[in-house]
Amino acid sequence: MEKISVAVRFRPPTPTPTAGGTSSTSSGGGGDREWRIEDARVSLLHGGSPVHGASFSFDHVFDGAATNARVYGVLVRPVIRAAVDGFNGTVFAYGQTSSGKTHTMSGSGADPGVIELAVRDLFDTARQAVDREFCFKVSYMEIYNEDINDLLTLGSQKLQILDNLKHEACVEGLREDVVESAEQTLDLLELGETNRHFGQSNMNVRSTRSHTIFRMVIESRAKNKMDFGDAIRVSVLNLVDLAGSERTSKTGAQGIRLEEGKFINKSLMNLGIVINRLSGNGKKMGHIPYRGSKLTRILEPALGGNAKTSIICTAYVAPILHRSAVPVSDTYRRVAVFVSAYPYPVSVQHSAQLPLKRSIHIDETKGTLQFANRAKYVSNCAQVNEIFTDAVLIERQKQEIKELRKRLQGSDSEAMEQLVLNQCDDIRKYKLELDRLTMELEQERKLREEERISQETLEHQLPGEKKTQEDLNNTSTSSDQFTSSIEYKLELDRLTMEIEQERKLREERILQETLEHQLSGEKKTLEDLKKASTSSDHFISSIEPGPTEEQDCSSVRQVVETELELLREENSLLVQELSRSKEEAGCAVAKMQELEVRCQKLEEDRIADRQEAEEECNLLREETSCLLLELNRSKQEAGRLVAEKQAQVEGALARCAALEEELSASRREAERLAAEKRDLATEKLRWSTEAAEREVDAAAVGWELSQREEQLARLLAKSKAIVAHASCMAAEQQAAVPCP
Ligand SMILES: Nc1ncnc2c1ncn2[C@@H]1O[C@H](COP(=O)(O)OP(=O)(O)OP(=O)(O)O)[C@@H](O)[C@H]1O
Repeated sequence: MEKISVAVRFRPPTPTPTAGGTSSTSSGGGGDREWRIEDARVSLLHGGSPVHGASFSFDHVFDGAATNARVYGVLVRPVIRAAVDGFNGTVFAYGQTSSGKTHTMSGSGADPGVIELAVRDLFDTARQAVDREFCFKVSYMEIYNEDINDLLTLGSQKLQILDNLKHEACVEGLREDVVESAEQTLDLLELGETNRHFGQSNMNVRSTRSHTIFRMVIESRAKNKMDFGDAIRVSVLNLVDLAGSERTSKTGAQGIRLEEGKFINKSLMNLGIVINRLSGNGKKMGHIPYRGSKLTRILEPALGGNAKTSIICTAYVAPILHRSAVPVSDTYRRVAVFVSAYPYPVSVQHSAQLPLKRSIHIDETKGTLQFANRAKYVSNCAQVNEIFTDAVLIERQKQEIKELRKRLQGSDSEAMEQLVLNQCDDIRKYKLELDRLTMELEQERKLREEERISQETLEHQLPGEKKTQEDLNNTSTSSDQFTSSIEYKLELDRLTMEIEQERKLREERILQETLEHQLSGEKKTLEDLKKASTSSDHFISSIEPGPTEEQDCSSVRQVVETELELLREENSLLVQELSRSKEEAGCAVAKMQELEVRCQKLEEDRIADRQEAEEECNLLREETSCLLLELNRSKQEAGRLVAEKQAQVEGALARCAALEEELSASRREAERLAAEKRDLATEKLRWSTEAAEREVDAAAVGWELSQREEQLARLLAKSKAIVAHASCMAAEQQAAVPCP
């Protein structure tokens, strides 16, 4: 999800004509409300202090000095680059009438607009993507009085919106031209411009009366199909110039302009509602009225859908240029709305025709800023649009299933299982160790018990020995003494044997205790025991028959006492050892329990993970089956469409054949008529030749006639002259005859 990028652009002040006919920049004096721009924040001040609820921050704020190229670079370029990568993109300009939307989108010769810059950038970027091949299509439409007109085809009006298979709005019958260069695209743009609806209002001499959408469809595929499968990326780029919101009181619209204004305001209001709902506005989204107007229906993907969108909100304020009394801070520039002293912005050449009204644009600017402020909270979810062939789809699904299998049985769970197995091994080892220690303890306990018993036996024997010694001291050398001395020796031999046994037992125990983890205390015990054994050896060697029996007795007593002492020490050491072993055993048990708990937890985690993965797998399986169903449905739909198209084609072919027949009949008729015509022409020619000949004849006859007439006239004149001459002669003759 990513937010829509929103920027506000303030247009510069318009030069207004002075009384002398020259132009000057008007001051914004007279009002006490003004806008302050501080970095990317715009705030309304009243009497110098900020107005509550009228402070807004945006991604970018452009002042009057910003060029279209700058606006393009900051706000539009990322959308264009993304469109080349397969993301849908939409850029639109929104704002009150005459605030500079068309200037931003279409620009001028000196400052090309966003559309031209985008077209050039699009082709440049595509050229740089050497590993892909591109196809660009262009269409250009306008929404005028809620009717959709194709700006590239004259007379193609009132087009209908239809839902395609993906339930996206598409305009039926809209001309879409494939273009190969920026120049070709811009030529089409220019063609469309000439068909746009413009009108004059008090606010703008060339006010756009419709919303226009310049659309480019960008299709691309990898040149090397092995790289990305044969998926085709198709993205749609909409560059939209909206008509401006307007107040009749300000625009002075009447008649047709008034009607247009109503449609414009209605569709902009619906756009505002859609943006408001999408922005959350502190409430749950609810129904989004995309179908409330054709504009929102066409722009649906750009508003909370699958597209990257940038909105340029144009506003109408003028910096205070002539108010020297107002200090201009270093950190911010102050701008004022067109206040009462500022006339409507009319271009100089048209100013004479338009009335110079006064107005305040605070409310309109505030409305635009509020719209922009809401729009910045709208989130879109743009993704690369790829079209896959069936083979690619199946391949991708196979890979997905493989990945899922991997996730189920693959490295992660293997590692986890290994860990669990290791820990189980550890536990088993600890258990064995514990058993061994318990056995050792048991043996130790038994040994102690035996030692205790032998000690007790020795202690019992000691008073008897003492008594014997006393008796030996008190009695003189006699045969009885000799006998008892032999008995004593025998007793000593028995004791020596016992001690020897004891030593061997201890040695065995020491051998058992030489485990790797035995502590230094145990070693010490071992040494002590070794010492004891050495003493026993001494003892054994010392109880060899000596020079005198008395000496023997005392030495035996000493040795026994030392031995007893050693045994006592050893006993206490062994008791200590026992308690330490118990402690160790306790620790081992605690550790084992802890490990068991960990192991159990890991096992639970593993089971949960497995369940989760299985659930995910099931979901994906369901999704896959849904997709397959969808695919089947699409195939059926495609089949139906193909059949329909085939039927249409057949119908068209039949019509074509009929038409061809008609055409050949017409041709024959035409030929017959032509032959007739030719005959008639020949006849006519013949007649005309005859007529000409007759005319020539007639002319000759006429000429002859006139010749004859002339001749006749001459003869007549001659005869008249003769008659006259004759009558003269007769008169003369009469006169010559004398009167009677
Ligand atoms: N940033 C700017 N720099 C220079 N001139 C500008 C700028 N913005 C607007 N103008 C000028 O202001 C006038 C009105 O601008 P424009 O026609 O673009 O407004 P509009 O918002 O499209 O209005 P309408 O909604 O009525 O069509 C134009 O003459 C335009 O050249």
